Amino acid sequence: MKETRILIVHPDSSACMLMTSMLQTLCVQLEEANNDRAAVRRLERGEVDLIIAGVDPDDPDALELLHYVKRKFPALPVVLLFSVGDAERTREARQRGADAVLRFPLPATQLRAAVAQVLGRSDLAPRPSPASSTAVPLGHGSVNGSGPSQSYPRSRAEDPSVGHGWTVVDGGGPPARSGWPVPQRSGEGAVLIGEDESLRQAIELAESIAQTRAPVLIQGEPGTGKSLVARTLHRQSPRGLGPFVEVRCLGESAAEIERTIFGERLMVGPAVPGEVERARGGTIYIDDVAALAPELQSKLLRLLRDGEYEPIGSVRPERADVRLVLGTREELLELVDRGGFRQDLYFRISVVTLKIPPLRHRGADIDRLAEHFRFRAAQRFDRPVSGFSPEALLLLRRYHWPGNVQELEAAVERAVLVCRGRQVEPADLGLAATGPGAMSPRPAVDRSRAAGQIRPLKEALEEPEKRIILEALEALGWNRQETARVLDINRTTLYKKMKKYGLLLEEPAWAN
Ligand SMILES: Nc1ncnc2c1ncn2[C@@H]1O[C@H](COP(=O)(O)OP(=O)(O)OP(=O)(O)O)[C@@H](O)[C@H]1O
Repeated sequence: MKETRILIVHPDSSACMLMTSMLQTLCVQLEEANNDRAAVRRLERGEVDLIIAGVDPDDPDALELLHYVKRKFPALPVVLLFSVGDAERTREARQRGADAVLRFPLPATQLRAAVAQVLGRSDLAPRPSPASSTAVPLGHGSVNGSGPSQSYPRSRAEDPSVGHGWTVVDGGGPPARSGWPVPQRSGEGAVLIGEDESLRQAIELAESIAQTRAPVLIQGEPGTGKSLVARTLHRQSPRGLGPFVEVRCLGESAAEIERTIFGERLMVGPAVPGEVERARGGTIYIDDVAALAPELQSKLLRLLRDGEYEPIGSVRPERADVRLVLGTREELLELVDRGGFRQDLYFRISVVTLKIPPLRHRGADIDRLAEHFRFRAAQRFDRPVSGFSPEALLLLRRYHWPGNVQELEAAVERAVLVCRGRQVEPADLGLAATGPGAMSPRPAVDRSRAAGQIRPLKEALEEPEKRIILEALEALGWNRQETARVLDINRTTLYKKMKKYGLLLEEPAWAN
């Protein structure tokens, strides 16, 4: 069957880009036009199956393109995206034949659902493995290879954890159901599995800013998958074909970290390139950023602000061409309060913060991940282990997982290796919790600690507000007037909120 072609029309190229990234996972070909005239020229060449046009309903010519299409190509469906709600204009657009009228910006899932509905294609599948696809960018391997070495199921169709539920697949597997495209990398792959709501929200946020150069902070306990998220974010970005370099700061001396990140140009001896140099054109992921010494925090701030740095021993600044992704297991804001982390640096890196939930809060994801790791290990070690006994599953669900996904992965791999039957039993898992009292729900909760982790409602509610503002700003090319209009607030309110959330970057080094 011929591939469906969708023409996206919007005067703002970043909005076009945003829509393209939202629809990239579908089995469709996407083209963009920045004005009605370009759209008409494209339509006259034929073979367009759907138009998605972003319009300002206040513009007197807003429905001109719709009018033209419905006159010349009556069967061609049109989805209109209004920048502001306007009931009367919506009615008029429907009367003139618009197949759907939505508000823009909107969640990727909603846009994809509308496309499938308007095309009458509930079968509209996410893009298959890009081995057979040309439209999806292909990622390159990690430069440093420091990430966990992984082998993946030969046949994903058989991996029971993959293919149902919300699954981001990266590295050649079944189609992803999230908004992220599915790049294929030969020899290496990484699968990000999860349906948990908070994880999904973090990934959706990542998805919405993947196309930009905005720095991203990934926060989560050890082993929650921060590095995997960083890698996936990189591959979905326009830099996905460039290198991905990972630097870990914990346990290293300040001098060693500085040399690793920024390199060395001493008077004698050969120059040693730093990871910023090696990541040129790609992404550098600096994990445990809280461990950076104050002087390195200043150097990082300069890199973010001016895009410049000086290798050790050099006084000549060098230009960097990297996207920065930072990882932390600590609450950086608390560190800022305690004077352990620069506030200005915090504000710069926390504009987009992805919070990765601990495994013990992810409910059924534990089963999915366990199944995935079991399947993978059974294939890798050629062991006939086909599942978990009900008792083993119960233990997996009840265990506290202080080491998160990393611990689960190791426990399941071990179990597959030592298991004598076809099913993993509790004892195979080697968890500390297999002793007396193993099945007790969870380690006693330290109430004062738990209370300390619960955030005040006002603060918790600020997070989605910041996200909505950021998404709107990104979608509208950081045009404050437009953004205020789309969000239906006045410019002063928008300004105040941007200030409050650290979104007022004078000259953002990363702005597109
Ligand atoms: N959602 C997930 N789906 C599949 N595998 C995952 C997921 N999250 C983490 N993993 C796997 O768990 C292991 C640990 O993940 P990762 O190294 O990304 O965690 P991390 O948070 O960066 O750890 P650390 O804090 O130690 O740096 C990796 O092998 C990774 O592939």
